Amino acid sequence: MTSTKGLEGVVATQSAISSIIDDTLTYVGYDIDDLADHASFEEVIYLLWHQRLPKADELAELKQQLADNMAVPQEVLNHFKTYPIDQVHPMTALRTAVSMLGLYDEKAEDMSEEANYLKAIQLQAKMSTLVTAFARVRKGQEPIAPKSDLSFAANFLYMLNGEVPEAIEEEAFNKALVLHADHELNASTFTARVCVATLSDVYSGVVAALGALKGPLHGGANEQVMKMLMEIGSVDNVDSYINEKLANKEKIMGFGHRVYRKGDPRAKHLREMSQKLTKLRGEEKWYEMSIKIDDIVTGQKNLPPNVDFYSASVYHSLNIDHDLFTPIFAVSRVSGWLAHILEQYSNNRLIRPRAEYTGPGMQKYVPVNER
Ligand SMILES: CC(=O)SCCNC(=O)CCNC(=O)[C@H](O)C(C)(C)COP(=O)(O)OP(=O)(O)OC[C@H]1O[C@@H](n2cnc3c(N)ncnc32)[C@H](O)[C@@H]1OP(=O)(O)O
Ligand SMILES: O=C([O-])CC(=O)C(=O)O
Repeated sequence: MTSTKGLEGVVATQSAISSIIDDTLTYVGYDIDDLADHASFEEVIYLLWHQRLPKADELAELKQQLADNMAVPQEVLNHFKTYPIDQVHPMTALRTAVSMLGLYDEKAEDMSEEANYLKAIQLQAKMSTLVTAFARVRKGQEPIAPKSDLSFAANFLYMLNGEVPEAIEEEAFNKALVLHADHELNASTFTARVCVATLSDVYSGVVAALGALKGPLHGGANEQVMKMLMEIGSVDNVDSYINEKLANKEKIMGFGHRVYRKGDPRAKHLREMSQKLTKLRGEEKWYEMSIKIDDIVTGQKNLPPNVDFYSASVYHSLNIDHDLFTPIFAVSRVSGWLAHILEQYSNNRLIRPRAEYTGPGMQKYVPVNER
């Protein structure tokens, strides 16, 4: 038996949800560029869950279902107030809160297709409420109830800031949600599938996925990118900072990818938004620094930016706290996790690979007082 480190190149499942072929990303056969330019996030949710775009009445129904299910149990909101706020990362809070949602769902253990679809709607709807409520509670503010006439994207920003966003902010946030929704068998989606392939419940699958997304080699990179931009501080410092990191063989967050070789097709949309939004805010330096970092890392290492790189300056320009960047990724990616969880249940087999053993050969047990 021989192993492949990090399962690189291993095809571990079949899926009809999204594909990456020759650096082109599609959701159910629709090019990500087409969806980023035209689709609402709600349409993408429907597309991922049903493997087709919704008709107008189906889209209206999904929007209504999401609006009807955004409220979270008061017990979960009260629980936030008991967290050691100063030290809790919002991803940890979100992971705990999603697990808690399972406590209050009387159908949590019902594994019927109908109950699992209902759980998907509930989780998709409530994730925004959890992230925005936690963000407010930790600042001593009350959570804000969603407005049923707003889009998913606008509602998130409204529940976070208490103000209905401007059209350009809503458009940018919707695009970010569309771009992050699914990505074939990335680490968190694989984790979700491994978890539910034991026939564990939907909440367990999403909690497991949240744990995997949190790491800085995956979804956690977007927060690290902003940390790096803040550390660098100005365009003039980019050269020395990045060259020193590269010379020390340190990784530059937001660059590189296991699957893409020529580049992540999502990055250009985020770069464009970063340019627009930083200009709108009069804070072009974040974009200018990002472009310069991109030039150096792509030029010297042939490592193009991934989805996490320009999303950092986009979210910063939307006035979002930096440690909420990864939870926002989760608000979008839960749509993909749920699609994969439902697909796994529909054609399940336990996922149980093998390990190539590298420990000592056969040994004889020695009693403790003789060792
Ligand atoms: C949504 C997402 O999850 S997108 C990815 C988000 N993560 C990041 O942005 C973190 C930074 N990037 C990375 O750590 C990696 O590129 C990953 C994790 C995305 C992909 O990792 P892998 O496919 O396992 O590549 P691996 O880490 O083995 O890197 C291969 C080589 O490229 C180098 N490399 C890869 N990424 C980077 C980077 N961001 N900065 C500098 N060097 C890098 C490695 O040091 C390694 O060099 P070596 O062969 O000389 O040792
Ligand atoms: O696919 C991956 O390995 C990581 C990624 O870009 C994503 O999850 O969006």
